[in-house]
Amino acid sequence: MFSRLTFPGFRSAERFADLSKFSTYCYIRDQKSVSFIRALPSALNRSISSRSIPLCPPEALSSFTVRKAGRAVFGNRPDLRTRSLVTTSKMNDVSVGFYGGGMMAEAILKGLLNRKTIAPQNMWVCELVQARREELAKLGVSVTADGEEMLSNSNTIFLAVKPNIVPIVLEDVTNFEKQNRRKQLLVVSICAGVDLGSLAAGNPRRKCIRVMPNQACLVGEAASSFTLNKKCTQEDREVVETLMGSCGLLSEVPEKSINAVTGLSGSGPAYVYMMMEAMSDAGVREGLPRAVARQLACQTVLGAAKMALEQPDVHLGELRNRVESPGGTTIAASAILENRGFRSAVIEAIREATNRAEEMSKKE
Ligand SMILES: NC(=O)C1=CN([C@@H]2O[C@H](COP(=O)(O)OP(=O)(O)OC[C@H]3O[C@@H](n4cnc5c(N)ncnc54)[C@H](O)[C@@H]3O)[C@@H](O)[C@H]2O)C=CC1
Ligand SMILES: O=C(O)[C@@H]1CCC=N1
Repeated sequence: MFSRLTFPGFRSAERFADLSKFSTYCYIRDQKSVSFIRALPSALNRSISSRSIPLCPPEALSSFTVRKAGRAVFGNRPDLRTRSLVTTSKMNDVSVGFYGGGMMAEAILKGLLNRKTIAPQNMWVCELVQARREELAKLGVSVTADGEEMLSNSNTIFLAVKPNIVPIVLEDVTNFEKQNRRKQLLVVSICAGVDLGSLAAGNPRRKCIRVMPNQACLVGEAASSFTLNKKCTQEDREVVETLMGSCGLLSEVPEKSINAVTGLSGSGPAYVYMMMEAMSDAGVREGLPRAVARQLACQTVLGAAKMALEQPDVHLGELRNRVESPGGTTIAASAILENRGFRSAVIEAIREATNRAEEMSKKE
């Protein structure tokens, strides 16, 4: 039992215990490392049993603090999920602005609104296309075609334009910073292949964060990673953790890994849709009604993903083997997939997407 564990931000350990009833996991970290605790009934007794802390040496515990998180998870157990404990009071001071009101901006906005992480009156979108502005205004957020208006009303600026537009909007940001020297913006880019160095163009003191989310922000099930530049503070990290944690799972990675994240999970929904489309077509070919085939394909992916996430210690190959009965139907199908190079096609596809993100970083 480790009663010295501290709970900043919670009025008392009991309060934490109360909140933890709603949570499967929360995470703890100190300055050097990140780990998890499982919010099990042991936490309800003001103390936490060592068995519920698989990744953390007991002697390090007294310096750990329980942190408040949205749905964020960190460290080497990105498979573990948290549900909302509390939002930080810091978030009351955060006003979010978006350059670009396209698909990804909408997905993130809806993720934030669904979780009530930021009130709609504290969100602004700068979008050039009027029809998109009208669509987003229905969410209750403020819309404008004027970058300066959005910048004046926000302190955390998401770049959600296509990568080739980034230099254009950064010029606006630089001009705004020159005219408003006392206001320091936090710039959060979700743009593929735009590195931290480019994000600081025009102002080497700019605080920049690179996030690679995916479209599942829309349903709070994104798989995202982020990296910070050296100007960012711990508070900035907490802001991005809270914002993007509201949209799904989140992990911090070094910048050199962001292009791989782009290739794997940023683009990933497209590969999975392709798989589901093929499964659905196959069902139709075998005589199933299309609606039934579609639902079976989608739910199969959802169920398999859920089982894999809930059993992080079981190798994915082992999970597959459990479906493959000896001499049965599945192994007959798996043999065809192996023969046609299914796995190597996926591996090469993700390499190609990663290379493309790297190319975009260098040339565009
Ligand atoms: N689509 C996806 O699944 C993912 C996209 N991303 C990144 O997100 C970024 C945005 O992608 P999408 O939302 O898919 O693109 P999108 O084309 O749907 O949205 C971009 C929006 O920016 C607007 N825009 C263009 N110039 C502008 C300007 N100067 N000021 C304000 N608005 C302007 C456009 O009118 C458009 O509505 C890209 O950089 C992409 O790399 C990242 C992860 C996943
Ligand atoms: O295809 C793209 O470039 C963007 C980035 C990740 C997903 N879509």
